[in-house]
Amino acid sequence: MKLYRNLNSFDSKGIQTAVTVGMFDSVHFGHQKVLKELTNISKLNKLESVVISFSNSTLSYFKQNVFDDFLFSIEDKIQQIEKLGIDHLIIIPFDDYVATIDAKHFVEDILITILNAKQLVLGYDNRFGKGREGSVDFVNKNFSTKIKAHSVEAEYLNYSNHSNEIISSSLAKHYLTLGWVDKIDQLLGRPFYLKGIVQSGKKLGRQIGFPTANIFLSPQQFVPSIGVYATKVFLNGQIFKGVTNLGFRPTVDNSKTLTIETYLFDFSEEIYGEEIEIEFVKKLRMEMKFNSIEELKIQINKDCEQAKKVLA
Ligand SMILES: Cc1cc2nc3c(=O)[nH]c(=O)nc-3n(C[C@H](O)[C@H](O)[C@H](O)COP(=O)(O)O)c2cc1C
Ligand SMILES: Nc1ncnc2c1ncn2[C@@H]1O[C@H](COP(=O)(O)OP(=O)(O)O)[C@@H](O)[C@H]1O
Repeated sequence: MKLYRNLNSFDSKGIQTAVTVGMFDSVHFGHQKVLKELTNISKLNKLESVVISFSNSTLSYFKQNVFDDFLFSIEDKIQQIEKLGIDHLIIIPFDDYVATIDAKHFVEDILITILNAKQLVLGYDNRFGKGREGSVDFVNKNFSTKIKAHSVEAEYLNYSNHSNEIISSSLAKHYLTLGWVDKIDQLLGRPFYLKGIVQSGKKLGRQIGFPTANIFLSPQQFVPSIGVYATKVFLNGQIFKGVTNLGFRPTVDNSKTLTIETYLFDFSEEIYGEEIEIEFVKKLRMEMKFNSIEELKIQINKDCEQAKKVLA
């Protein structure tokens, strides 16, 4: 897959393309359906597949002091889109140009002139151009001799009580807010994870028998609800099992900043400065304020037992 950071670096000489446009944060099953349709249409029509996506959210562009609250990093988006066999990925900022170009010029200047697009694939609710004017109908009505546009139906959640629910990044965020990390796989086909560099803390962990690897994230990073989780940790290509506390540690310091700390089972190495990826498997309980460190230790022991069962 070829990656581009601006539209003008795309060279369509000698190629014709099929294109889709979207934010694609989390590349959930709905996004995957659109991207698979794009590769199918590309193959059938001997075209190269192109995805246009954005490095910041529309919300952060339109609203002041609102930051991106993506579920995953841009690097994650690139990896997931590459896995689906897309030929070209263009990631550009959602800026004044993107926000103000009207649908007609989007088709003429971007799709036809820059990308030499012959087919366009859009998700069921996907629009492009100023005021969201650009749609499948708009393209098929005004540009039928140049581009054929296809709409991809929504992907629904496939389990009993929620069968009418459309899969979306907002639904994934809602699940995480409820601590339902064990249900994320049904939306994305993979678990939720957080990645960071292990940094030193107050060194209290090892004194109480539970050294914890701490990572710090940008305040904009979307995180699951506060509490204790059974987790799997990826470190230098190896997988470890553990328990992660995500919270403010009311028993020891009631800190203002969120801490994400993981005790790894059967592990005793120094890993400050190393990158770890924490996969959230199941929420075990809420974070609580204990009357003493002794009580906290007893509870952490119980958490470990429970996590080992969940992760077995
Ligand atoms: C599995 C686990 C559960 C925890 N649960 C709580 C909790 O419910 N309440 C709390 O105040 N701190 C909780 N902690 C945080 C501990 O207070 C913290 O790990 C300890 O103070 C070590 O801090 P340090 O990494 O700065 O040395 C938990 C830690 C772990 C590993
Ligand atoms: N089983 C383990 N789980 C997590 N970290 C461990 C473990 N064994 C050793 N460590 C190391 O110890 C550090 C945590 O010790 P801790 O006393 O909690 O210090 P800190 O307050 O600096 O996090 C980790 O960052 C890691 O380098």
